[in-house]
Amino acid sequence: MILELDCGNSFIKWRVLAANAGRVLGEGVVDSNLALLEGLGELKGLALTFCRLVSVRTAEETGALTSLLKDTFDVPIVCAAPAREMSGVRNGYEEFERLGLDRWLAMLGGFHLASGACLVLDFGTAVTADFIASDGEHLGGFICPGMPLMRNQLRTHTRKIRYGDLAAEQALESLVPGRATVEAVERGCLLMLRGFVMTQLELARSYWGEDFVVFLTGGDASLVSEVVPRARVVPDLVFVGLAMACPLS
Ligand SMILES: Nc1ncnc2c1ncn2[C@@H]1O[C@H](COP(=O)(O)OP(=O)(O)O)[C@@H](O)[C@H]1O
Ligand SMILES: CC(C)(COP(=O)(O)O)[C@@H](O)C(=O)NCCC(=O)O
Ligand SMILES: [K+]
Repeated sequence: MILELDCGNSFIKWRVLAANAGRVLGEGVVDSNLALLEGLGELKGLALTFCRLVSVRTAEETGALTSLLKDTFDVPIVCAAPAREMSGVRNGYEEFERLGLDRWLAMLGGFHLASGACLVLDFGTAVTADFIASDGEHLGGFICPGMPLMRNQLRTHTRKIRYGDLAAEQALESLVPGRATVEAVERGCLLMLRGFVMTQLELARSYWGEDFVVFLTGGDASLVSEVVPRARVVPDLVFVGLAMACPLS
């Protein structure tokens, strides 16, 4: 069995695949290394043979996690590493090693699935957009705050914006102008996110006309999917790229 991990800034996404990298035997989203071990512990008949992971965390944090996994499961662990070029995609950063590895893997996965030009939008702690032309050239991308960062900035830098998670969730059931703080903030931030998405689509159209695929991924992708009906929502896009960057042998 293969353990796959995507360590983002807020959450670790994990899944366990059958040994031939086929069926998904278990998966989860956790907020700590300990919770990861707990989640894995609940899987019946767990017998890991290999682990591959991608992390945008510090080397110290990633090292602590890989040590923990080595001690617990004693399996080979491979971490995705930056590359100038892979699977037909050319990293567009001037310093290729500085491009977030989650972005890089989502790009590899997207270009592979699209077999052509694509726009990859990832909605996590941060929101990222990446443009890959039909010849595999990464034209670059954009980074802006995601929903969690936007709302937390308002909560921490104002004195009178305070509300709980449940109220936040309920506030997004409609997008009419808010009549309470929680509605005004949650809907305002969501509209900013959707505005960002529309701008990315316009830019992609200016490059490629209608001849491109849009991918939505990341924990908050569902918040914007209705403004891009043509988009492919692929929650495991980073894992698609991870399998390409870290094959079994
Ligand atoms: N099961 C889940 N657990 C936690 N967050 C989730 C879950 N499903 C969706 N989300 C949303 O996903 C967002 C985090 O996205 P994610 O892609 O995991 O971020 P990151 O990669 O930066 O850690 C949160 O703001 C939350 O709204
Ligand atoms: C942009 C990101 C913070 C996104 O992280 P996430 O929201 O998925 O946790 C991450 O890809 C990152 O740290 N990138 C390095 C900077 C860059 O890509 O230019
Ligand atoms: K991510």
